[in-house]
Amino acid sequence: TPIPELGVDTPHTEELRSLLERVNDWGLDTFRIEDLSGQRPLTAITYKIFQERQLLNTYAIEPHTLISYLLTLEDHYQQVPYHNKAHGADVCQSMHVLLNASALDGVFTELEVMSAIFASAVHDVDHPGVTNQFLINTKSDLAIMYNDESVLENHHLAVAFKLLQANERNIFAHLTAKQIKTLRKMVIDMVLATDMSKHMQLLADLKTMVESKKVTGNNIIMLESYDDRIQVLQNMIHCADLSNPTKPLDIYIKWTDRIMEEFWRQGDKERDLGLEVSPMCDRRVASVEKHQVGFIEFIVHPLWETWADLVYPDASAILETLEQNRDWYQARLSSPSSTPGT
Ligand SMILES: O[C@@H](CN1CCOCC1)Cn1nccc1-c1ccc(OC(F)F)c(OC2CCCC2)c1
Ligand SMILES: [Zn+2]
Repeated sequence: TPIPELGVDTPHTEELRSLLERVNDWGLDTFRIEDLSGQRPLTAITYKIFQERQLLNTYAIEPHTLISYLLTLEDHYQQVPYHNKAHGADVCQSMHVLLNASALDGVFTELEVMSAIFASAVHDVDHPGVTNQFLINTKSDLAIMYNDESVLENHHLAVAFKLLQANERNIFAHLTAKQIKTLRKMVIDMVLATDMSKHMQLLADLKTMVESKKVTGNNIIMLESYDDRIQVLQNMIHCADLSNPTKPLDIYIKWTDRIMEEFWRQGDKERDLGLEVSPMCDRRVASVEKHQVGFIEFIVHPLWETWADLVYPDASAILETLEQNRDWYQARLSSPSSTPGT
């Protein structure tokens, strides 16, 4: 069967093609791509990025094989409000843009780039829409399987690599054993770094790297060791994962609506189970704006401010949008219009 031009079957080929032309831009509307691609945002975006970066040619990847892997991967993202295939597509596209920072020009090898794109596409596959803590508290099979340590992140990796075992989906069939070994280690290191419990350590190490930043003549970052290289890629996927507040406001608000619904459904489950309802998960105590301001102040802005230092001046416009979005939520906090009944 012939492969459709954009990898997905859709009557909106023209419009989808022109939207995908903007795959290198920050703020690409993943929701619009979801609608135009026949609910296949992850396949459409990842296929476009692999083509854009010539990865099919470089690694002799059969288009059929890539599409088959991506469609199956996408089908293994659960239909939960936030951690679904649209989030996977969004983080993959955000990672693709971050990799293009001019301060990182020529820094990463083709294999490292493919590892980063693959890691971001798979990073939340089969996410059940509840937190690690919930899985641990409810003594879930996953928590038992992974001994309470990065439970979700270990599961996402296991599912992603399991799907590669079918010949018709093995996109890495023509890589050498050494290349596969390197790719597998880097993908594992990147996806494990998306565990929020690693955030403080990751940020502390990034700050240390920024303080001792070494650049070439034309301001390109020099990364000698594997540890330095993977540390930058780990922070990059972490930034991509926490990029919602840095996007155009209308897109950011849609992600907020989705994460809150997912958190509130977890709270509903906790209430039904007689467990204590987790912070921010009680739909009856909604303070969405307050929590977003806190999320930006304590987690998102410190991370993005440090990233913007590392790749200065490449992420300056992104940091600007983040600060504008924070001010917008802050303003809604103080003004009476945000309090019910006014
Ligand atoms: O849960 C977050 C980390 N926690 C750590 C403990 O303190 C509270 C925040 C990060 N995380 N992890 C997975 C998804 C998300 C996550 C992603 C987009 C979020 O908001 C918006 F951008 F869409 C988001 O917002 C929550 C609800 C209000 C504040 C945080 C969360
Ligand atoms: Zn994620």
